[in-house]
Amino acid sequence: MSEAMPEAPTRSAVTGSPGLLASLDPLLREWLPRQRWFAGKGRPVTGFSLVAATELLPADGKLGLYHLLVRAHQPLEPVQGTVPHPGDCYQLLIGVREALPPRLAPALIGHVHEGPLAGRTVYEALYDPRPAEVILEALRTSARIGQLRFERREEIRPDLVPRVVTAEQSNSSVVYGDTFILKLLRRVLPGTNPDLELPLALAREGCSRVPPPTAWITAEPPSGAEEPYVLGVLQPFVQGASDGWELALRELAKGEDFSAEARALGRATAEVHTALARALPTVTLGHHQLQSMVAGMTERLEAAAQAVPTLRPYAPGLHSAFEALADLAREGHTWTAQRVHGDLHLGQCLRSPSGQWWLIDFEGEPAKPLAERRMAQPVVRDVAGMLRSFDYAAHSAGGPPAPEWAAACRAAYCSGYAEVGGRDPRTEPVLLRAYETDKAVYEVLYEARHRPDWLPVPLSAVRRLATGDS
Ligand SMILES: Nc1ncnc2c1ncn2[C@@H]1O[C@H](COP(=O)(O)OP(=O)(O)O)[C@@H](O)[C@H]1O
Ligand SMILES: O=P(O)(O)O[C@H]1O[C@H](CO)[C@@H](O[C@H]2O[C@H](CO)[C@@H](O)[C@H](O)[C@H]2O)[C@H](O)[C@H]1O
Repeated sequence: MSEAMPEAPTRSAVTGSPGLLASLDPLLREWLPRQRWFAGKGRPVTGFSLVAATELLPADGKLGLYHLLVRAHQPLEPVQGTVPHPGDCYQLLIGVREALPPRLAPALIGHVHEGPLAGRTVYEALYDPRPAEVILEALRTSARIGQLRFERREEIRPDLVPRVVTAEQSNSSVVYGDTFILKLLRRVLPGTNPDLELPLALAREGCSRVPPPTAWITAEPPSGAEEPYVLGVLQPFVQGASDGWELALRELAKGEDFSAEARALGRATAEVHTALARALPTVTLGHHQLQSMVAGMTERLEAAAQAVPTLRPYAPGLHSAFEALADLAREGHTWTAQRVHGDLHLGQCLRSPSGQWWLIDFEGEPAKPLAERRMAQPVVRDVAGMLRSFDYAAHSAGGPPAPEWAAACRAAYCSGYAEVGGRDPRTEPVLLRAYETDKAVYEVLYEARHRPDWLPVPLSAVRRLATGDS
């Protein structure tokens, strides 16, 4: 992952960091669970431990800046308050000032009462241009600071003005002068992260559908026992882009057909898949692997039906989609699997003003372990995600559902895919139905947890899929 670049001299990590964490502890307990990107919602935070602390600007100056990797301890279930759990590790960029100027009020974390920062105000530093500039400068100069490693593949211009992206995200992003966008991962894990791995592999293949990583940040693990943590990726910013979800809803609201764009998206997806198959190993899924794939789908359905009672009447019909796949496996069918996007939907597609489509966010489903997200899978997995997304749009535009609009998009997407990929996904109806079913089940659970008003959208698909209609 690393390429030869000049390195700035190493600075040291924070001394007295346990004291630092102790003084932040009460503030973080209150602030962290309120963040959109906090993954452990619904379970109280019972404490923190420090994975790494790095001083990026000394706290005794007008503006201090700490980079923290902090493990949040949470019991497994809200009702089982005593079950120990190692806890998720979060990346925090903490600014320290005497007082916050009004423009930074939304970034407030709190006022510190004890310890090395007593009397100071701490805040989410990404909202502040100066700390964001410090990060870009470290990337520009390939700095090593404490456990942090900043690496780059391309030159980065100095003096790019930062602005934080305020959209609801699983992570946090800063745009620099409309030239680059830096995504800082929030829940971080040791090991190769597909959000860096796949765009780098695609860049090596010359694939022009994915912004190539310009630079990235990793952290050396504290003990040497683990692999480095991937913390962030800087990539070119696609100026003036709209995402596929916004565009689809806009066209629907006007009663316009979207199938030309859907076809272009199918072509773009196939281009990315073709490049990934060239860049990284492909495997054949035989009986054993297909059985365990079906077992995973079945388990997820059972868990979702347990959690969302409205799903239960459809469970037998949905099981039949997985059984049909198991039957094919028993008959000796095999499928080629390769690295895929893993969480493809219209919101992960950007269209630039020139009409070019880009695919972003190769992180996969963030709740899953990295090893699972990095497994080779049939390309139909991504296709199913996009087909679900057209259906979502047709049920979310505000007016009555527009099934014909969705059907036209779905058909056009598959045709576009076949034009470039050489194989029409509709020639794999059993696999496609199984993956669409798996995704719809995931969506039922996702909406029940995060956006209950949206639950009817995946439920309408569940009704269709349970009866075997495509
Ligand atoms: N290269 C890019 N150019 C322009 N906008 C981008 C780019 N990458 C991401 N974005 C914008 O940032 C948002 C969040 O990016 P994403 O990678 O999906 O982060 P997350 O994992 O936090 O959802 C996207 O929805 C898109 O609007
Ligand atoms: O954007 P993320 O990668 O965090 O994905 C999660 O949130 C998505 C919603 O923002 C959710 O996607 C579902 O809703 C979309 C419309 O808002 C729709 O286009 C997708 O097809 C549908 O799955 C996604 O499932 C979830 O993982």
